[in-house]
Amino acid sequence: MAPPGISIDVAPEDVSFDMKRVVPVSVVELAAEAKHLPEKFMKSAENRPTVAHNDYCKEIPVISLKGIDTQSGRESIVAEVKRACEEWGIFQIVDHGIPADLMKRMKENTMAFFQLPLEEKVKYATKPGGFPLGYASGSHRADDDILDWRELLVHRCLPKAVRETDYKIWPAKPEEYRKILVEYSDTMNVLVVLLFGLISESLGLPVDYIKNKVGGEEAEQKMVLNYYPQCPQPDLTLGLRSHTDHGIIAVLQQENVGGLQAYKEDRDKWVTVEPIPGALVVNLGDQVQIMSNGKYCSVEHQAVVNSNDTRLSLVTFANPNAMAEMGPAPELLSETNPAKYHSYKFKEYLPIAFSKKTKRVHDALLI
Ligand SMILES: O=C(O)CCC(=O)C(=O)O
Ligand SMILES: [Fe+2]
Repeated sequence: MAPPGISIDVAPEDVSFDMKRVVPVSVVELAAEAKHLPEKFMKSAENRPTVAHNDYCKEIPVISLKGIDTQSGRESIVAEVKRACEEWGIFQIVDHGIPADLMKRMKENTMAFFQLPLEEKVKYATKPGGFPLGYASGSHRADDDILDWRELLVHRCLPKAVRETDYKIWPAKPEEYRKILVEYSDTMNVLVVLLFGLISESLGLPVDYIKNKVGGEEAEQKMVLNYYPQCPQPDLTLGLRSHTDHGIIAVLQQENVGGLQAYKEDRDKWVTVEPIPGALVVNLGDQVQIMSNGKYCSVEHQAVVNSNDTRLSLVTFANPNAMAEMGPAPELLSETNPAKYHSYKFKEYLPIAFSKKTKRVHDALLI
């Protein structure tokens, strides 16, 4: 998606902007000094974290992709994916083929970026007024009243032509950062396409259905790297407020410090997504909900923070190309299952979704 209002062809050293608007505060610096949570981060009572129900966390499915190359192995994995999508909209995967060393190097480089002095980080600060691209702290929105306890980086990694344009505005420090991000992006994309296939098949659609629908090689991949410093009063704020992801899926590396919570609607409970070493978390986004005509639901989730540990989450967002035609898959519709949602171009989704003040953004597309 070409974010409106963002000029992407500026070298970092040429960037001039009102830093106070896009980086109202450095959460990392606050974490080092503040004994109390600054007021700007205090969530209203109904938006504060509630106790997550850890008795349920063992129920979030953990799916091994081992044996996917055999027909019977694939069939049983597809069945597990189907159940996970129907019941949770979120699951973890192991034996996924992403090298542990690559995950570790990506994590170390991200960590090293956020620990750089603020003067260095703001060279890559996102500009106000458009979709975030680059570094932000507390919020990426200039008009946000209440901030989240996180710093973040957002990069457009695919399609390749967009990556090539953006490459020069990616952080030049740490030295390996750009190189690793390219490797991580390409490697994650192989997994994303595999997951597209499993989800397509779990809906009874051809294996290439989602891949083709989102534009094949022209599909969008965004990387969002979240850094949540330890927080003096974690009960009063969130690292990232409750939301659903807007694309197809998000594949998230959270490593050893937990904080991700998923909302289980039928039980009205927040459930911790337990960190499992080496595992990746898969979230269903709004486009899957709409494509499946509501058979699957995008998962509402949030990130809580804690007073002891800094936490990282590295999220690969797999989205359709801006021009992709989205909507309920006609193959799934029938007289008894008529379309519940309108069809649209993906670039129109967020403007429509946010223009109507529905409780869940995808409800804005309901017929
Ligand atoms: O940090 C996390 O675990 C959640 C991140 C997330 O949901 C997002 O970046 O959209
Ligand atoms: Fe998310």
